This record gives sequence, structure tokens and C-alpha cells, in this order.
Amino acid sequence: MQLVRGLHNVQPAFAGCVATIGNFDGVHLGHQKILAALRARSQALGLPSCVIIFEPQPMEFFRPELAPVRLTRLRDKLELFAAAGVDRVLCIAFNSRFQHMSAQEFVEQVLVRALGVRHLQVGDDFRFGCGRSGDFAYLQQAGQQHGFTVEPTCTVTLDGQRISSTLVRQKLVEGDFAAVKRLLGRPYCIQGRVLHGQKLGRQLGVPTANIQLKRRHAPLRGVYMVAAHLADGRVLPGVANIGMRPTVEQQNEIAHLEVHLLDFSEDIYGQRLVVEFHRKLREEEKFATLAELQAAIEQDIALARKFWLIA
Ligand SMILES: Cc1cc2nc3c(=O)[nH]c(=O)nc-3n(C[C@H](O)[C@H](O)[C@H](O)COP(=O)(O)O)c2cc1C
Ligand SMILES: Nc1ncnc2c1ncn2[C@@H]1O[C@H](COP(=O)(O)OP(=O)(O)O)[C@@H](O)[C@H]1O
Repeated sequence: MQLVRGLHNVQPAFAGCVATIGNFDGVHLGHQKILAALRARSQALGLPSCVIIFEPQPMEFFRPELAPVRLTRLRDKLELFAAAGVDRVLCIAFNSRFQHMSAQEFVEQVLVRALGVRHLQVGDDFRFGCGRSGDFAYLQQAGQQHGFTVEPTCTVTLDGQRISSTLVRQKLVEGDFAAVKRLLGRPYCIQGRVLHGQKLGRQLGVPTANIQLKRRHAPLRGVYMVAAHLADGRVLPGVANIGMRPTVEQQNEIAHLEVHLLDFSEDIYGQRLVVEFHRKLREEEKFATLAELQAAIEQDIALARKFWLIA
């Protein structure tokens, strides 16, 4: 899969593709249905498939304070697109130029001139362009004019609810990981590199792999049972905290993800860890002493042992 960053990097030779556009945050089952339809069209027409995404996402550009917490970072999305058989990803930097672009300009400049789109696969509620003026009816009309077809992908529901990034976020907050897994078609994961922390963990008898959260907010807060995928393919049970660590830090603006792997004592600094979330144990607390924090973590570990049936 090829990643093209910015419209200016689209080569003239790219002309001719089947495409879709969206944020694809979470790459949930609804998104996956669009990607599957895109792939089928790509094979039927013998043209490469292209996913057009924006980074930052438009809402993050317009109203950063109101933009919902991301489920997937660019890197996560790219891995999931590749797994869905996407040939190319065009990642457009959303900026004031795009903010003011009308639906017509977007179609002409991006879809027609830059990409030579021959078929567009969209979600049935897709809207785009300045003031969200472009909708499915507009795209169909523009397609007739410029020689591309447009197909809507029907809403995917689960238990009568429309699958959406918002619903996934809601289920994460509720700690309903079984529902999250059914919405995503895979367990919810956060991945990142193991960084050096304050070296307090090993003093407490619970070394923790600290994983940098790239964004200020994570869609989860609290203490969880997890399974961690190591770079060498091992999958180990563990307990994790996502939060501000109020017991050991006075002021902390960025949430930390820390994972203690059960029955493990290797050095994994610098490794990439994929942390799969399975069950919420409790909220993060501010303890009066380190001894109380240690006791709480030991209790978390005991619960995780029971959950994973480890003696
Ligand atoms: C399972 C687990 C639960 C935790 N719960 C809390 C908590 O409730 N409150 C808190 O302030 N810190 C909590 N922490 C974070 C610890 O404060 C932190 O891991 C410890 O201070 C070690 O920091 P270090 O890795 O930077 O050395 C928890 C960590 C783990 C692994
Ligand atoms: N059971 C374990 N779970 C997580 N990390 C472990 C474990 N055993 C050893 N480690 C290693 O120790 C480091 C964590 O030790 P810790 O004292 O908490 O230091 P830091 O504050 O740098 O995270 C991890 O990054 C990892 O390399």
C-alpha cells in the first residue's frame, strides 16, 4: 500500500482509480463494509483503490476543543487499510485552503483533476465541502458530468444501532469491551513505543512499561485488564492504567498508559507494544501513600490472574 501525503504529491500517472473519502476513525465494521465494496469495485474495474483521508480530521482543525477523542491514529488507520486491501491512501492536510473549498471545487480539483476518480464509494450520510454542501445527490450529478459512478454503502447496524465512531467511544467509556469488539470486529488496542518513566514502578515491585500517548486524550481512563503483544509476537497478560497518576505526580496534563506484564522481567524499552483492552477493573485514584497505591495494584494483579486463570 502506498501513502501519498498531500495533494501536491499526487503523480499524474495515478490518474484512474476507485476512491472513498472519510475520517475512518476506528475503522469499525461500517467503515470495513465501505472498504470491502471499494475493493470489489477496484477488482471489477481493474483500477487501484484509493482512500482519501484528512490529517488533522476536519473537526480537529475547525473546533479542536470540541473534536472527539481519536480512536485510531494515522498509523493505526494505515495498518487497518492495508489489511483491507487498499492500494493507496491520499492523506490531505486539512487547512484553510480546504476549509473554504466548495463541493464543486473539491470534486474538480481533487477527485477529477488529481486522482481521475472513475468510481466513488461513500457512506450513505457522507457530506463534504465548505458548509457541508456536497451530498450524495450532488456527487451523482457531478459524476454524470465528469464520468464517474457513485455508490452509497448502506448503514451497518448492531442490535438495531447504527455503528459509528461515536458509538464505539460510548461503549469504551462504559467499559463494554465485548460490544466494542463486536463494533470493531477486533479488540480495541492502543499501540506505542515503550519509553523511560520515573523508575518508580520497579521500586513498588510492579515495573510498568510506559507508552507514550501521542494525543492529549485517550478514549479510556482507569485501570484495565489487558493483553500486550510484544514485538517478537508474544502475547502476555497484564494490567494497565491510563490516567494522570495523581498519587505520584502533582501536575500532569497528558494521560499516561502504563502496563505491568504478569510474570515478566525483561527489558522492553524502545519496543513497540500493542495493548489490547479486555475489562475495566476500577477508576484511577489518588492514594495518600505509595504503600496504598502498591496494595491497590497488587489487588488489580490478583483480579487479572483470576480473569486469565493464572495460578
Ligand atoms: C495496574 C495499575 C494501576 C494503577 N493505578 C493507579 C492509581 O489508581 N493511581 C495512581 O496515581 N497511579 C496509578 N498507577 C500508576 C502508578 O502511579 C505508576 O505506574 C507508578 O508510579 C510507576 O511509575 P513509573 O513507571 O514512571 O516508574 C497504576 C499503575 C498500574 C500499572
Ligand atoms: N513485568 C513487567 N512489565 C512491564 N515492564 C517490565 C516488566 N519487567 C520489566 N520491565 C521493564 O522495566 C521497565 C519498567 O520499569 P519501571 O521501574 O516501571 O521504569 P520506568 O519508570 O522507566 O517505566 C519497562 O519499560 C520494561 O523495560
